[in-house]
Amino acid sequence: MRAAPILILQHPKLDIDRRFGLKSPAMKSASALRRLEIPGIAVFEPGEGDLPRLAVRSTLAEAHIYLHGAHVAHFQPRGKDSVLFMSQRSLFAADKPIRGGVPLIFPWFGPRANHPESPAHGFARTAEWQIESLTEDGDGVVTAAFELTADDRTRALWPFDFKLSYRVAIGRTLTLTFEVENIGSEPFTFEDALHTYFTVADVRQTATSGLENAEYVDKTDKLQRKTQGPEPIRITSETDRVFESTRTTCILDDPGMHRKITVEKSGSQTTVVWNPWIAKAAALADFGDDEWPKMLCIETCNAGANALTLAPGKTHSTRAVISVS
Ligand SMILES: O=P(O)(O)OC[C@H]1O[C@@H](O)[C@H](O)[C@@H](O)[C@@H]1O
Repeated sequence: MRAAPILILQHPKLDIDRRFGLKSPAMKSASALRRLEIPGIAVFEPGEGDLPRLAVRSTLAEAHIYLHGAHVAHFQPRGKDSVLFMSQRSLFAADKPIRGGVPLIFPWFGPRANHPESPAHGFARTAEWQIESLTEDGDGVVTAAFELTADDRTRALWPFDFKLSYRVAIGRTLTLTFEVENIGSEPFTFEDALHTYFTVADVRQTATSGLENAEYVDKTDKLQRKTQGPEPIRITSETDRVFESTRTTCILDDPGMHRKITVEKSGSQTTVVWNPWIAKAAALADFGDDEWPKMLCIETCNAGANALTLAPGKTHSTRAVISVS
């Protein structure tokens, strides 16, 4: 049974002001978080590693979202199986990414060109985001809105002024809307990704359609450009494909779980399909050696040749809508 929110927020590790030394001075206090709650439906609680997370339990679905990275770590429509894969070996620490769920990637994708010292996949996934609002609409869809703005720590890594807004709408479907606004005085170029990890029964039995005949950069084979065949993608070895200039919907057919996961998107020109397979899984410290058959990433991105340049005052929106049938 879930403890009452007031007790949860008295948990010593949820004393957010004291705990997150690195965090933005604007980080909300525990009492400010409590004022945002929708009692019985959307409350804050200590999550794994005692990192604070929002727990949503509505008539439509359950979800967990960590303030760390604004990271969606769980989504399960009522009466259905859990949709997102989470590694049993994931770290939950203030300076480390979470392995699984939906890492939010910004402002570069993968290793940063010419900056080997920079963290892979940017800094948004390890930043402490602020939650701005929690609302429930007449249909029971709960929306959490998060924000992250440039500060000294982000400027030390990437010298631009930005405002990021992330809205997570939890209903029968999961709708992720990521907005980047240039609030500085010069243009900047960025990459982004909604790096969704999906749970599957056995990745070798899945078929992913929507990218037939598309070109991709093969990150497992010296970045060679290749063309996908006319059939859905079958995973038969390490797979790390960057499909540039594609806006299509992908459907992950998982006969083992008797379901199809659909990823519909807008504002995204790149789709990445990733499974580490045996050797890469063994090499990843925060991923179980035997977990690779249980997941597939289908990522909604703007990356590589599709990096975006935003003029001052402009906003870009990347959206993924995830549904299960
Ligand atoms: O281990 P990380 O930094 O979370 O990255 C996981 C994978 O993320 C994918 O998006 C990349 O295409 C892969 O190359 C990468 O290995």
